Amino acid sequence: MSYFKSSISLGSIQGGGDMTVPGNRMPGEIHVIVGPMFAGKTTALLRRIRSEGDNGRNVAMIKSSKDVRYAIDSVVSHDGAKFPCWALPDLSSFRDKFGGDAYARLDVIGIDEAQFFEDLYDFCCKAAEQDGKTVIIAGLDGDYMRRSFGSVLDIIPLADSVTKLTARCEFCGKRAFFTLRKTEEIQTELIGGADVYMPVCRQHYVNGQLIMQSARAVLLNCRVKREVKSDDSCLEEAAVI
Ligand SMILES: Nc1ncnc2c1ncn2[C@@H]1O[C@H](COP(=O)(O)OP(=O)(O)O)[C@@H](O)[C@H]1O
Ligand SMILES: Cc1cn([C@H]2C[C@H](O)[C@@H](COP(=O)(O)O)O2)c(=O)[nH]c1=O
Repeated sequence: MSYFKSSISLGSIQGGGDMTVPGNRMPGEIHVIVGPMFAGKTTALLRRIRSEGDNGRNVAMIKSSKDVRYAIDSVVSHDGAKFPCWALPDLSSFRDKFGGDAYARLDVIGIDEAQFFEDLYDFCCKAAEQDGKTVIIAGLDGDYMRRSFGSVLDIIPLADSVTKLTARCEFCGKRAFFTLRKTEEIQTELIGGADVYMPVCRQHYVNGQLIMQSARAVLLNCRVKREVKSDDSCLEEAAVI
């Protein structure tokens, strides 16, 4: 049998050593808020960020620059509640844009639409564990097909707390866990609100998906037929010339 010889003394792990993060800050925290669209994720994030600010902590809010539905430089809930934010294509650019000194003084970072940030995991690790920040993240856990969306689920193992919110099913009023897409588009990322999506319970997700998938198949078939037809007419035209 072999033993792994560690050079780290147990004292430093059990509390005898300096347990602060580099730069002598206490380690931060990571809190995650997930759920379908219209569940109140942004509302909950705004409430938590405002309350941190009211308690005298320095706060900053970030959202994805992909989603500028209601405003360019504010996080806005579906009810219209607002908070100024940095709209960024990625999280790694935040520190430079915010400024090194201002970043050092920052206590709490809110991130909305977290599903759109590819570098979510690395940013949260560094912000909480090296820089001592409290990071509060709101995002979709699943897309309209109920597939894991972006890196939101990857940060669950890093989190201090995870809150899964629910909306109300638009068909029956029961708790809604899922987001149904009402249009024919099939790409994962499609910015939109109530014009494109609705919150639904399990039963109405299953029924709704069946209907939407048949509708998408019919539309695709029509499009293919139309394209073949226009190709034919092009060929006919070419033959005439
Ligand atoms: N089907 C719906 N269409 C439009 N607005 C809705 C719908 N269901 C709920 N809402 C409103 O949206 C609010 C939640 O907004 P928000 O916090 O932005 O949610 P999320 O960030 O989870 O999408 C609810 O309090 C409610 O007033
Ligand atoms: C389900 C689903 C959603 N999106 C987009 C639509 C919205 O722009 C955001 C979610 O906003 P909310 O604050 O949670 O209401 O994400 C998408 O691109 N793809 C999807 O499958």
